[in-house]
Amino acid sequence: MSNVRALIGPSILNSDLSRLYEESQKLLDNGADYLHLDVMDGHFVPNLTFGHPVVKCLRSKIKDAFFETHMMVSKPEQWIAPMADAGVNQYTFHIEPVNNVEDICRKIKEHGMKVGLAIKPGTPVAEVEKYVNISDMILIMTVEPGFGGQKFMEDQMIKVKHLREHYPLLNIEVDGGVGPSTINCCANAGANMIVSGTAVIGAQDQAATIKLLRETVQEAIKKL
Ligand SMILES: O=C(CO)[C@@H](O)[C@H](O)COP(=O)(O)O
Ligand SMILES: [Fe+2]
Repeated sequence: MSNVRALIGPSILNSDLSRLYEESQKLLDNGADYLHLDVMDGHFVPNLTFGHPVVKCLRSKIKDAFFETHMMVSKPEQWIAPMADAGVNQYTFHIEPVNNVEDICRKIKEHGMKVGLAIKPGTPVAEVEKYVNISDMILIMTVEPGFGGQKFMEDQMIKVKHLREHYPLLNIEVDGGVGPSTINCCANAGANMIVSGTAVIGAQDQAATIKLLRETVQEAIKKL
């Protein structure tokens, strides 16, 4: 795992979205490696958040940070061009509603973005494993997508372990219920990209929490 880096990407979902820029900048100032932006369409998941117009406004104020959009949408192909235009760096989409994953991966790359592939807790890891070679990152959801603040599903770690065992250099992200009390589990299983919403946003000391998450993953990477 020598080239796998511990990266912390806070989710701003449960922050005060009327202050999206200030909250995002604060996270970056406190050590976030990237921002995880949760896009929901009210169809793939029973919730709505924001889309490319909001991401574009955020990008106009934050020039440098790496933006990942977590696309919890039924038609990921529909938002590739607008998200690229909005300045997104990585387009992570769920494979469940998609017929031709390869086609969407190709279009994302053609638009100059990295590709992330996400699976829900009920989706077997084999379903996404077949696309490892055409993606930049695999996201193993550790809650049912749709809402922040849910309980971490430890039983999903078997998928992370499987991927880490077979793909030592793969970027593996976990998302949902991850914070200081669950990071050990994720790190020991082999996750290196950590999304954390409520635990970071609500922390008394954001910088210390982000640091703790990163150091826990760094330690695990050394052991693995
Ligand atoms: O994608 C999602 C939820 O669907 C996540 O990004 C969560 O929003 C992370 O928040 P916490 O579970 O850490 O509160
Ligand atoms: Fe997410």
